[in-house]
Amino acid sequence: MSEGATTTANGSANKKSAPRRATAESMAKKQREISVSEFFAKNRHMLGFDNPRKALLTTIKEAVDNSLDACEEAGILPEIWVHVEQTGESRYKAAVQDNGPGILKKQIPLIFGKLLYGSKFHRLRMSRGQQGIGISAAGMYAILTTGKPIKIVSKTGKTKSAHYYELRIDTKVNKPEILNGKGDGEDIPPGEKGEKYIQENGIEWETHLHPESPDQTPKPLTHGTRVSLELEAKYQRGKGSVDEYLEQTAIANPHVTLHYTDPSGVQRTYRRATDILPPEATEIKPHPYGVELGRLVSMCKESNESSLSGFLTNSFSRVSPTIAKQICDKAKLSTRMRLKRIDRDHAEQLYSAIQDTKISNPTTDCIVPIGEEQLLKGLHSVVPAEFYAAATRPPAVYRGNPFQIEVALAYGGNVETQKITKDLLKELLYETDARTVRQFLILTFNGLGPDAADKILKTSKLGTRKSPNKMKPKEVDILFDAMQNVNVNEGQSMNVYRYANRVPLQFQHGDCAITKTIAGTNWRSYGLSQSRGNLPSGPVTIMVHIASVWVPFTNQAKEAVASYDEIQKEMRLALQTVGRKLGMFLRRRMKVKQQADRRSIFRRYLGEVAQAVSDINGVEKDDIYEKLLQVAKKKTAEADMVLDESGKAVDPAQADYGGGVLIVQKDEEEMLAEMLNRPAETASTGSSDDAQNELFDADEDEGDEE
Ligand SMILES: Nc1ncnc2c1ncn2[C@@H]1O[C@H](COP(=O)(O)OP(=O)(O)OP(=O)(O)O)[C@@H](O)[C@H]1O
Repeated sequence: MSEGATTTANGSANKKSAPRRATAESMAKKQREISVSEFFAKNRHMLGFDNPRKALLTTIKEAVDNSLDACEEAGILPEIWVHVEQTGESRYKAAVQDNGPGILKKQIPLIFGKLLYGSKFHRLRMSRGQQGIGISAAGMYAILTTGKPIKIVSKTGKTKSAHYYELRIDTKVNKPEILNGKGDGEDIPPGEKGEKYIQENGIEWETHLHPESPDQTPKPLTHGTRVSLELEAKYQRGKGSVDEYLEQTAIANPHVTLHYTDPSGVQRTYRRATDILPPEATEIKPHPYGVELGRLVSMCKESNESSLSGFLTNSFSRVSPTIAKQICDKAKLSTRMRLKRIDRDHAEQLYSAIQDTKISNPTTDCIVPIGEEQLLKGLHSVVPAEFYAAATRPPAVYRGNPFQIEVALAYGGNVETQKITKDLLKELLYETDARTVRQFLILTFNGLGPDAADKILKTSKLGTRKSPNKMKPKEVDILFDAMQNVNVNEGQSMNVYRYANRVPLQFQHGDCAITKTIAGTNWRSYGLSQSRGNLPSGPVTIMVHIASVWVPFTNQAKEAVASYDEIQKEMRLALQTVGRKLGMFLRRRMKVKQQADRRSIFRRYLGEVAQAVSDINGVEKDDIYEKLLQVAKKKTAEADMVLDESGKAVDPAQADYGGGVLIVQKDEEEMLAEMLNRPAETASTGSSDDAQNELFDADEDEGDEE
């Protein structure tokens, strides 16, 4: 028994009160304010810096998102340069430059050297950034891991000086520390003098815009911002990589020209597919239904309005003087009550009165969707496939916030494993962290599920435990051959691209409302095979976009969308719309295949039948053959069905998809050969028998909400 304990009659131990180790006074000495940057430096995973690979991606993402937001807000067609360069074994330099409006000199240190400083948090306007934390958090991570400052160059006009800053964030006080120009940054004069200064001081700055046509001389860049950071990082291609993020950004932002230089020095340019900027997103006031009690109290305190009625009508959307009166009546407060006198109890009365008053939904013209046409263009430019469908839902509202859902789908085409070269495969095997080849295949190639990986491994006979980094050249050859030749359509799981306000989301897919809604949709009625609650299988890529003035992310790293019922319902309806179109396409293809089968059987025997008939009645064999052929063609007319560019059957007798569809016509022979050689093609239209039966028997709209 330990010292200081006594035993009672019933044997239970009774501890003597232990000497107090700390007192309120001694604890008070340790209690102090925690700076927001200290907090996030310790909890960097909350901001997307949980490992070196993700840190590189998050840094680039924050900078590119800011560039796109700034350009669009200023009405400038964005051109962006991204440069990733290895500077040490686990160190990389990441630089992002844009042709945006630039940033005022006095604002630069605050934007890049102070957490929670930005222009977007306090307004309800659709933008990529929301919280005012992104780029300064990247700067803080850079300084914590390499000690190197964040470097910024920004220029606001042709005749204006550019400003060059080297900054670090002082985490103790969450304030910027300027390291160059004796604590005041450096000014770079416009014109030749400035160019010379940039060269002499080794400052990195793209000087010209990309020429729009090959013969045009490039225009000088007169405004923009470049941010450059050196951080502990890991560069790796495949799922969740910088490369993937940039490619997906190009899909959802067809108005952007993006130049990307990767660490091996390879340069890629995604040229803009349209010169039209998305319409300007308008700012709205909060809707009363979306404001919680605490927020209502602080809004009352912050408002400059004198009367309660003035506060309600001017601070919220959709509150007219009549609605304000109704709210006040229900709250038993006077419309003329001075706002300063509103206390917590009054606020509570107001809050419940708001919930009891019928207020129309907020205006939804503040949402700028990508649009079906651009979605189809974007997806087509990056995902080669045979069939594309897109659907943009009308705007809806969650918690008083307007939002809009869009979905695009691509079906068919080669799978990723068949698109890569042997050299790239070697590089990917060398770069990967995966412990086994099986893991490597699943982690690296989008949409390649465990079944497909097993199929490849079975064919290659490489064994499931092989380490990817230790493969011999001969084994790489075998793996490459298997990847090219194995039909993985069946084992492929749907490839999902998630977007929020045009930004690709690459992590936490399991927690995201988008993934959950796709998995909860019945894809079997649209011809895909799917086990309950999982993503469907097949060569399908799906893209889901939520546009909103405030996207409800599950965390500050903005990686997954929270599951609000209203949002999931809209997603389901959009998925069902493209699903129905896919079902129609697959059914038509199936018909074409069946008719092509029948025709080939007819053809096989027509010659012999024509000969036999000619022998009996003496009519010319060729004439009989031609006639029989015409009859066969008539009976199997579906096999000749041709679809126009928008996917409509050229034959008006065929049903219409109803728009939002793009079909890439395959060479007829190629299509027939593929269909005849690959009976498993029905697998891509639903590999299991169940799915197949459902496709043809069930009412396709069964279970649809609309
Ligand atoms: N390239 C740029 N050009 C012009 N302004 C910029 C640029 N980068 C950042 N800004 C300004 O700096 C502010 C802060 O950027 P930051 O990335 O820290 O947060 P945010 O984009 O507002 O929100 P989030 O934390 O969600 O990314 C932005 O709100 C914007 O006003």
